Amino acid sequence: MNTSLPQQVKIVEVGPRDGLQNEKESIPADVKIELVNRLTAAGFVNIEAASFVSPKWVPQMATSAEVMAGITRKPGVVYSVLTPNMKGFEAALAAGADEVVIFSSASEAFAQKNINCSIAESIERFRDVAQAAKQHKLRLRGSISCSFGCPYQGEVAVDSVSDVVKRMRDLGCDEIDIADTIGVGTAWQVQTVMQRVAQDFPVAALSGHFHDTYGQALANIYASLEVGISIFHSSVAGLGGCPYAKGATGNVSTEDVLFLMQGLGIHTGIDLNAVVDAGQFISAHLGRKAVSRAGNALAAKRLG
Ligand SMILES: CC(C)(COP(=O)([O-])OP(=O)([O-])OC[C@H]1O[C@@H](n2cnc3c(N)ncnc32)[C@H](O)[C@@H]1OP(=O)([O-])[O-])[C@@H](O)C(=O)NCCC(=O)NCCSC(=O)C[C@@](C)(O)CC(=O)[O-]
Repeated sequence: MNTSLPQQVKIVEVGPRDGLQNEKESIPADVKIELVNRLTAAGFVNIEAASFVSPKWVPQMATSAEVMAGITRKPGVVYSVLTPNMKGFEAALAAGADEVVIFSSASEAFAQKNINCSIAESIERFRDVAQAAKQHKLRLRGSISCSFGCPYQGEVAVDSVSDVVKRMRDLGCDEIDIADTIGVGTAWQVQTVMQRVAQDFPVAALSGHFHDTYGQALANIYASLEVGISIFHSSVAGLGGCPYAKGATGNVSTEDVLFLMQGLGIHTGIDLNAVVDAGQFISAHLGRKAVSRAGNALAAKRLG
């Protein structure tokens, strides 16, 4: 293995939330529950399971309380949920979430479309959520959309990403996600942004959240590894797309990321075969093929 890369990474499985939130047909809670249970059994320690946002904005996440109540919890696994405001936080608390995620953007235009307020207003709104999370000893994660480009304003300055990182740091975030919402980032840009924000926040607690719209996600993950990032988000079967970023496709597929890590000799603690099964399960439910090269290749290989 390349000893200059991290020897172990944390993979945050976001399929049940980021992956499914954009599906048009309502997915029964029991299917979502089985998906989370399969992912738990596959060995993930971090699963983004649900989202307590306005059901008027994201109808697919309306069953989040039912999902959280129905999953079989494994001790040590962190089940996280999105919380855009105190209403979301209270629901998250009642649901027994281990980690709450506040989410803003490095692009003003995207913040308005996604959460109906400016970046500065979102930070003010998150102040109470952050305080409540600390009070209840829940982990607090911050997510920054459009860190590499925005569907509404185009280019996003690295200063804007750095500015939101600092504001989220000051709110007390334990971890901060640098998200490529529309998958436009490329490897050199990713290294530039990651190196810059590593001056604002500990690199060990920064994550790369890459969508694969332009086929750059694995290259961007490798580029991030080279600059010391060791937390990555991915979605089983490559599920996903953001309801407020038209044309954005899914997150990088978990199966592809695990295959890459396996090849690099980087430890994840996750059973790739079990993830392939989970990917085939949810894809069968959705009535389409998984958007995962490695997942589909491994499933086909099994059939002989
Ligand atoms: C932030 C708001 C609520 C502002 O929405 P708003 O309309 O400005 O807020 P409001 O306070 O006026 O509330 C409107 C209605 O929603 C209700 N409401 C208000 N809050 C909640 C809540 N927490 N849970 C349930 N209901 C809620 C509230 O009670 C009210 O109901 P009404 O009185 O009209 O019946 C809205 O814009 C929203 O929910 N946005 C979320 C959009 C979203 O979930 N987007 C996708 C997730 S982000 C993402 O995918 C990116 C990420 C994280 O993956 C990283 C990346 O790749 O970029």
